[in-house]
Amino acid sequence: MIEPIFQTQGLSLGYGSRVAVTDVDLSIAPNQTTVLIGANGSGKSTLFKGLSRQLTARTGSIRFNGTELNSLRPKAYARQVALLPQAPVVPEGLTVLELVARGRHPHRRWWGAPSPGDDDAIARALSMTNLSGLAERPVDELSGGQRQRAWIALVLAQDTPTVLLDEPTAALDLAHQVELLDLLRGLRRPDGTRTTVVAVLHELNLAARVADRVIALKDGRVALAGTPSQVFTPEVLQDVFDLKADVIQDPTEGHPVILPRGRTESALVALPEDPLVGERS
Ligand SMILES: Nc1ncnc2c1ncn2[C@@H]1O[C@H](COP(=O)(O)OP(=O)(O)OP(=O)(O)O)[C@@H](O)[C@H]1O
Repeated sequence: MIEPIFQTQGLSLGYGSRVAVTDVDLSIAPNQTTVLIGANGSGKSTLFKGLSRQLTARTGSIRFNGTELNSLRPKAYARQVALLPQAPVVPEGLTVLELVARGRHPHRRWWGAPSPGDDDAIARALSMTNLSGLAERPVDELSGGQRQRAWIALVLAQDTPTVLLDEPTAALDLAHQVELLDLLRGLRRPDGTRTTVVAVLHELNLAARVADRVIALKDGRVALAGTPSQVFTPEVLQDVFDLKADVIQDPTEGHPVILPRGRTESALVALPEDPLVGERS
């Protein structure tokens, strides 16, 4: 049996008195692309914070490669797993090159000296994200999409067997979204095995196109985990997103394609009234 990269059991996570993830049992397989989906506030980023050690488990456990997550040293973990957080903030004035070079910190020696592979890894990451020509530009002077690609370059420069990406396609145009997801799916380790990719995506049709496995969260719990064809059905979309949708099969590639038709009636009842309705009439 293949050892999961991540395995959680009875996992609960939260903030202060708020519990945001409850009783989650899940396994994430190595060398695959796993996509987390779910409505806003369903707990996706919170689960990522647990997997990346920013939040500790309230109950239950998280194992990484069979080892209790908290028993791993931070630097050793950072050589195994790179994280792209949601909406990261760039320190003022930092150039693209300086930002991407931060991805190499886990590989540096304890006194901070560069490691032999740094230059190559940085150049490769800049090239893969089409940023070589912008390396000297301050990140805060880039467009939103270019900035997002700079963060992705940082993750790639870290050169880890596993990457966690919270909404990596945010701010990217459709062509760059497709290009990035294809790039991530095609990442290979030196031994030829696929990089393990775990990503939060809101674009369900892109998720259906790239995911080997989809995990759907609802109200901080796993509603369903399975292949795109198992998860992207009208019934599951209605349950997880309160969305009426038809699902057809992509005629070329065979994956599901979601055709949204509108919110379900129960969701519409729950929506707040539009405060401008009276003023417009
Ligand atoms: N720092 C925080 N302090 C308190 N509550 C938080 C914090 N971050 C998130 N929450 C709450 O935890 C719950 C889950 O939030 P989370 O960010 O994990 O959702 P999400 O599925 O990633 O949402 P989105 O799709 O909008 O990014 C929400 O109810 C949210 O309000």
